[in-house]
Amino acid sequence: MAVYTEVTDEALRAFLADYALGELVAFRGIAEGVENSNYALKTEAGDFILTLYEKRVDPAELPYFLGLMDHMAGRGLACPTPVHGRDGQSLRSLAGRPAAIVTFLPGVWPRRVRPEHCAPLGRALAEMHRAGEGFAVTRPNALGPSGWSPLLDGCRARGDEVQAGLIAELDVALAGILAAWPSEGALPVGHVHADLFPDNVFFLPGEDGKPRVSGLIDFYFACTDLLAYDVAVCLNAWCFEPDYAFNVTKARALLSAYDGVRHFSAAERAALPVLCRGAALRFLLTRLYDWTHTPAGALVTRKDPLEYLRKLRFFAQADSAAALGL
Ligand SMILES: Nc1ncnc2c1ncn2[C@@H]1O[C@H](COP(=O)(O)OP(=O)(O)O)[C@@H](O)[C@H]1O
Ligand SMILES: N[C@@H](CCOP(=O)(O)O)C(=O)O
Repeated sequence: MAVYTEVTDEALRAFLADYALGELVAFRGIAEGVENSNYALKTEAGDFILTLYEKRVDPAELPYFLGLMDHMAGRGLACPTPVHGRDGQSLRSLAGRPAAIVTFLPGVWPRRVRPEHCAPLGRALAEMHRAGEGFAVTRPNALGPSGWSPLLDGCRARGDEVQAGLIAELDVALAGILAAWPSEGALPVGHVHADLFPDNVFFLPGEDGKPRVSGLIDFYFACTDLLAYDVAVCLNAWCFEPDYAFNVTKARALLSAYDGVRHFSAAERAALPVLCRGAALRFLLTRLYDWTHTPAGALVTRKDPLEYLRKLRFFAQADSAAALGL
């Protein structure tokens, strides 16, 4: 469910008067997503998405997210483009929440990832990294290495209810990852998506019938971090089978397509295994935190933290770029 804040017709019409989008044609809530309230909006000017930013998004960070999408879309990336009102502003307020309208992207996210999705994904990720070049605003990654110890501490009291011995295992894993994490300046940094899971990548069939990326969405974890960390997130999210077996064919397709647009440096290749462990731990920790802090009966689908324990264990023993398909 992802309509936390209801919008009345009256409030919407008043809000739309600040844009040059013509008359309202249709409006409905979107059930997918977890963070914000999203509405599909149709006006005489076309299709759009209206987002009302909810509690977990810091309003002070919205200019970074909207500015980054503006910058990337301006450089040709298929990502949502913020719509600017008559006064030039894209960030406004509706029903007591910060709100923005962005362009609607066609396409469907893959419910079941096939190897044919992975090369277009790798290319799109590298193109996104290129499209971020020159955007001068920065945002540190709040869910990067410095955020992992406090997150783990927040799970300490109830984490072992999910699996016996889990917290002790994560303490050891975290210490190992932090000790091996690339030092500052060792790897190229840029604007990363940081949550490029299958539900954030839309595909349409190309002329040859094969899937091609039609759009990337949900830039609300984007930040300034190691570019190769984004690749590690994708290896975690796209290259495991439902039985948690790592699919090296998918990984090879993703990595080689990425490298075709933006070359991996030797240091990035060497660091890829620890970046994968870090990315697995990051999603494990946020899921574990939500699992142990979401009140029973809350209208939110909690995601399984142990999926990422299996992935973390895989990456802990696959300790070379070659074992990951690079
Ligand atoms: N620009 C867009 N174009 C088309 N659909 C979109 C767009 N942005 C969001 N959506 C739809 O809204 C859903 C939830 O969006 P998302 O940004 O993932 O929400 P949340 O941040 O709350 O998880 C997506 O799965 C998609 O169906
Ligand atoms: N991808 C994360 C959860 C973030 O949810 P999203 O709906 O905003 O993409 C996970 O799988 O844990």
